[in-house]
Amino acid sequence: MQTQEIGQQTVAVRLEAVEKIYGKGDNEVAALKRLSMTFNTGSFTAVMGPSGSGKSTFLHCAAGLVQPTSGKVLVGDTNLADLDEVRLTKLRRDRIGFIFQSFNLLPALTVMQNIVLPLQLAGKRPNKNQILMVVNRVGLADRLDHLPGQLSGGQQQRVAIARALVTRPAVVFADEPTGALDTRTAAAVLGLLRESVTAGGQTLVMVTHDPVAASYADRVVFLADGRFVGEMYQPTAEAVAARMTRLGAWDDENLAPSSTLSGGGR
Ligand SMILES: Nc1ncnc2c1ncn2[C@@H]1O[C@H](COP(=O)(O)OP(=O)(O)OP(=O)(O)O)[C@@H](O)[C@H]1O
Repeated sequence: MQTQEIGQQTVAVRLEAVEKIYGKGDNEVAALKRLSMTFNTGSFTAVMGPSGSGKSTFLHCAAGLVQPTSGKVLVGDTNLADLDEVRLTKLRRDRIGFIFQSFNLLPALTVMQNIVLPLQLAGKRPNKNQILMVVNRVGLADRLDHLPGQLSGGQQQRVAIARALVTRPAVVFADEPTGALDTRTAAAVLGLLRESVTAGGQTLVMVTHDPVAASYADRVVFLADGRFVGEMYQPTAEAVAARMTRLGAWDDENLAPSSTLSGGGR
């Protein structure tokens, strides 16, 4: 796939003035308000913001799962709006990986069958070496014949990560990938995601509420009320938590973030 170049960097995904309006008339909600953002190839970005700020809508628009009301989403040089449904499905299958908070594994399929499913759906013959590399990276070599129900939450999320990486997508989107995991398991999963960027050259965009999870990223972008309101490079959990507090992110719950601020990525 062609990519856009900015100096030495190539751009994996770009949003240009993306607007998403749900509903009509009195029920109209502007979830994204002309949001523009760029994600370079090989970068790891965390997306944060208060509840209702548009994080999930952003992720779904960027991944081609939801169509923006106006504006452009480019994956490499491809404007998603130029694709018909068949081509969009193919692009999503070939170029995009998605990791959900709830894993979304198929319960009747083994670990191996879940991992190779995207290749089969794409009509590609699984390359044994490529699969073994991904399986080893996520540490699941001795679990390949198990069913998801026989695995812990952290192991299930590692299967989901392997499934998202196996097609070597240009970009992997993760929606709260550690939201259902305990602190220690979350750290292992985040380390794995970090490594997929550092060693595997993937581009990763992750929505999270957790400043510790965000500290594994190269950059955190902050949304509020459907708009970009700031970013932070080389984030620490403490600095992210302070910024989120200033955005009023935890006013409703009157709570600090769920995980402790120790033991983060940075
Ligand atoms: N399908 C929908 N129909 C109508 N309104 C929606 C829909 N999805 C989201 N919204 C509204 O759009 C706004 C942004 O929602 P979104 O889920 O993107 O925010 P979020 O930052 O991911 O929130 P959270 O952190 O609570 O998951 C909210 O006001 C929400 O109520």
